[in-house]
Amino acid sequence: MEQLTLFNPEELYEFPKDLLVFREHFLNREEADLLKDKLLHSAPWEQRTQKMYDKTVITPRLTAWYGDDRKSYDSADNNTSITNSWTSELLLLKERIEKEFGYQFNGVLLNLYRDNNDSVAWHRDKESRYGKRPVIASISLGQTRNFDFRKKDHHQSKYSLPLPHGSLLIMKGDLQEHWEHRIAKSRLLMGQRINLTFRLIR
Ligand SMILES: O=C(O)CCC(=O)C(=O)O
Ligand SMILES: [Fe+2]
Repeated sequence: MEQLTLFNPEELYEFPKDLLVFREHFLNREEADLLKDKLLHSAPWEQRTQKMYDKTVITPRLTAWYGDDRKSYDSADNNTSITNSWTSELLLLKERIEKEFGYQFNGVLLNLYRDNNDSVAWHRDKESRYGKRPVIASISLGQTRNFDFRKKDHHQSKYSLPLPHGSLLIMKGDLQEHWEHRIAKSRLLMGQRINLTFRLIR
């Protein structure tokens, strides 16, 4: 995890290194370019709404869900996504990650961050349908954005990991139990970024 940049160097020792696996060049440049182009132009992107306290707001990014037939993806706001059938590219990628790391997935959530104003707020991917200690494999394409972590009960423990084009980050163990993550908006102009999170839904 040499790539970690720290907000607070004194707390380096606290970072849960055993909860993350990072491969900066999991996909080579050509594979990453092809996949990004394909998804950008062919995924059925939709903009969803989410509840924020008592308001309904438009999610600041586009999403699409692919998965095994009967595994629909319900987000926290009871807003069910259409389950798209696996494309050959997504199925191959899923099988490649499964084979290399020995995990299993049955769906993938795609997020499209159109520019620096798109984001995902602090959250944990912790729901009963993910089971205990979910393993989530995250592939990033396009614009490098910082993936921020903070400890749920100690927000000053914060770390940030830039996720470049073609990188793979696996979140596992107790990560979703004790740590929140986000992609923050940025003041700097940013290009498009696609993120794929492979998940196992029970
Ligand atoms: O875009 C990312 O890297 C993370 C997305 C995410 O946290 C999620 O979809 O749950
Ligand atoms: Fe997440």
